[in-house]
Amino acid sequence: MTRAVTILGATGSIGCSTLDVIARHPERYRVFALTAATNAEKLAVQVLEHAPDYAVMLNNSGADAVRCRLPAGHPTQVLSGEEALAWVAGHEDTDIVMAAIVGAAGLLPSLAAARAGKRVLLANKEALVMAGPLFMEAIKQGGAELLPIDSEHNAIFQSLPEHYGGHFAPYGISKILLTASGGPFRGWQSAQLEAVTPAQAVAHPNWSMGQKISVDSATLMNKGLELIEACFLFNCQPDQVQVVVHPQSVIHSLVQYCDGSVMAQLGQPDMRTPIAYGLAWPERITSGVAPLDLVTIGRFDFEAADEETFPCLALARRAFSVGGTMPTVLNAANEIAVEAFLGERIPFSTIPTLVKRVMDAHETTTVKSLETVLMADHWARNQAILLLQGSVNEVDA
Ligand SMILES: NC(=O)C1=CN([C@@H]2O[C@H](COP(=O)(O)OP(=O)(O)OC[C@H]3O[C@@H](n4cnc5c(N)ncnc54)[C@H](OP(=O)(O)O)[C@@H]3O)[C@@H](O)[C@H]2O)C=CC1
Ligand SMILES: CC(=O)[C@@H](O)[C@H](O)COP(=O)(O)O
Ligand SMILES: [Mn+2]
Repeated sequence: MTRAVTILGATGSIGCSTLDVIARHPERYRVFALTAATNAEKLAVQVLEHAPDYAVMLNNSGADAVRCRLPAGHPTQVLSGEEALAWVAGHEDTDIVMAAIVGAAGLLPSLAAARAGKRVLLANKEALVMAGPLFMEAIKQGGAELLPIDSEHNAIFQSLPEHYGGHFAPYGISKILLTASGGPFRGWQSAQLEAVTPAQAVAHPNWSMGQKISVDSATLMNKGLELIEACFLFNCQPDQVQVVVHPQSVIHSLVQYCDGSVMAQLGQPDMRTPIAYGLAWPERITSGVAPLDLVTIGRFDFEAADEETFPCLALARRAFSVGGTMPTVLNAANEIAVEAFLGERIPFSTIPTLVKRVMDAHETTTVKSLETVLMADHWARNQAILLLQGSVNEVDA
């Protein structure tokens, strides 16, 4: 049976990789909907190639820009707006939703897919970080299937027992080993980070990814977000997750058991592997990724993360431990900080400082509803912007 796939964030790095895998298996998958924010040109090319039922842009002018690139009578309906994003994600004619919008903007459509009981392929880690308990509850209540796409979490999923029920002890699990590349500035000292440029920060040593996640990898905030993501996905605590720097990015993460066994998933640093896994699970399909040649790779290295030089990892651990609205605040402040760094308005080293200042100012509340999360997100963004409107020195004080 052909399964209908919606790709939220189709024009991004994960979106394009997903379309690449789908195109290899026309007998299994067809594209139901493709969405984007601003890149009408790319979305139109994708629409012409994959002929989805729907294409959705964030606003009207974007939708018009897509429409005028399509020939008269083209069957794809072009919609716009946040409601339309959520509508296609929860549509009865879609079976699988790839959640690959970057940042908090992905929360509402991802939640719509969860509530509607879809197979949710979750790349958009920020949605889980900002609203973990709500998101996991929506998956449960909606009867959805949640498949982690983030490479580490996909590796952990593959290395856990088949019927893992959310508790370590019954399965003899001791801990999760979450691997990190260390990013482009691995081994650098704080003073060297002062003058780094956005171009240097987005040049990830192993992965080709969007700008925001690339900066997160450089600050180690990506590993902090992933630590929180692991705690929500696998129902564990931060002290059960050890971050291990592995510069080759070939071992995508591991699970350690009480008998001394360690299970791992290895592969080329290419997101088409976890994407193919999520699409086909529990079956396996080809992904276009070349086989691993261990002799060519030659060696695997490991080291501890430098949490002093890269304080974002500790900030994320603190946010999860405080709980409530604090992970929402961590995520929102980080999004503002990364945007400011990419726009060359703050130096790289101000990213963790700004996130910490916003967290320090936050009075945590229990997350009772989506509204609580959205209010905390809004508060943190405003707070970060206010701090940025003062001088950078004030942020750094
Ligand atoms: N890239 C990777 O290898 C990995 C990514 N992830 C996660 O997957 C997600 C996507 O990452 P990546 O593909 O790299 O990001 P990209 O920046 O490459 O793509 C982001 C996508 O989201 C769309 N988008 C941006 N803002 C909005 C918005 N406000 N509303 C609706 N759509 C929006 C963009 O549209 P447009 O192009 O029109 O701007 C684009 O399609 C992130 O959460 C990231 O952390 C996780 C693991 C690996
Ligand atoms: C591909 C992927 O999953 C990214 O999250 C990647 O892991 C980033 O690498 P580091 O954050 O380990 O540098
Ligand atoms: Mn990852």
